[in-house]
Amino acid sequence: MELLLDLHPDAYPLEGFRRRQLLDWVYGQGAGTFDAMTNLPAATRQELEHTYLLNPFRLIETVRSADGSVKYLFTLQDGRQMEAVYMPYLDRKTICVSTMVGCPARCAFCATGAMGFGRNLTPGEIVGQVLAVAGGEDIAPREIRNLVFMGMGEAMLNYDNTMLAARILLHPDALGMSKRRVTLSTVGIAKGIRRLAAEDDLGIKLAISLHAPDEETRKRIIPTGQVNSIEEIMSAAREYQDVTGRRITMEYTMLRGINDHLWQAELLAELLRGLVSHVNLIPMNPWPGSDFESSTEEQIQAFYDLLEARGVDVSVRRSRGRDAGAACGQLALKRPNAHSGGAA
Ligand SMILES: C[S@@+](CC[C@H](N)C(=O)[O-])C[C@H]1O[C@@H](n2cnc3c(N)ncnc32)[C@H](O)[C@@H]1O
Ligand code: SF4
Repeated sequence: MELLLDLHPDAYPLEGFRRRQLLDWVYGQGAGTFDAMTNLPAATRQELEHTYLLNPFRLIETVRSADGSVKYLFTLQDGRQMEAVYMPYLDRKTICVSTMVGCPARCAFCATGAMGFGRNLTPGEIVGQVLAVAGGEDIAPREIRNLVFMGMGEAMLNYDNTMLAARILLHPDALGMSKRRVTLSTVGIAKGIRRLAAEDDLGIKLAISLHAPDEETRKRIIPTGQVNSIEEIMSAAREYQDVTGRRITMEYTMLRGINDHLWQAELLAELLRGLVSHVNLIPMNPWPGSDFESSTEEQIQAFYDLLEARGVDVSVRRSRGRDAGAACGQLALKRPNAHSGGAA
């Protein structure tokens, strides 16, 4: 059965005010069933029920972190599992969504990479994470204003589905998110960066997970052949900036003794010269079985200081949700060491 959420809002099956009513039930109210859509005629509801699937997920578990992050674990229609993370701090209600089950990029420091690749998520399975999390938190889906494609998977390797999902997220009749509050993070797929630059009307923000300024180190931690060389990534990033004029975030996960040497900070500053960027240093989040550990606080500070002294715009990202296995790169953990909030 077709998933209703896979449709672009302009392609919804009803017309005129009935279409808007349906869209409002789905994205405004977060209705879980067609039956709940009481202002639609009963026959219409029945027809929708027979033609479309509304909710692609079964919620298996929510795990709440001491800092307020909540990890949602879902089972999909085909029995596969994936996760989304809700971060409701202050007035910035943010969701981190997955674009794949697992990931083919296999970054050595990422728990999702260690799972291997399951499959791409459909546009509706990506957008549906916002609706499911909003339902779980008892808020309206449109109250979630910030979204990052930073959960499981590499969005640029599931490009078309991710782009349709982004268009649904931004569409005023659907979730109506602001393009400035949606960020796509990529491990470095130059072709995808160029394609995104060409989707000028979309205007979402770009983050690149660089993690190393030298090819040898980067290959060691990101071994897959699907990812481009630093030179190719930087050339695509510069083209992206020329076309869009937008600042790019560079993510740099700090791995002890691997990419945290000061000569690498020096090289990174050089690499970024002329690019309007912001570097986010991310202490590595631990997971069982990982061969890596985070750089020490002192080393992160020294790396930060050097970048700052070279005029690089830099910050250290304090990870949220670590104790729930919900922080960056921890998704895939089935039984993290935190109390479970139970399943719906
Ligand atoms: C999980 S990835 C998903 C998005 C995309 N695939 C990417 O790599 O940018 C989101 C961010 O988490 C970072 N990350 C992965 N594993 C991590 C870990 N164990 N600790 C801290 N950050 C990690 C990635 O490098 C990336 O910047
Ligand atoms: S860091 Fe991103 S690209 Fe690398 S394995 Fe994890 S999800 Fe995939």
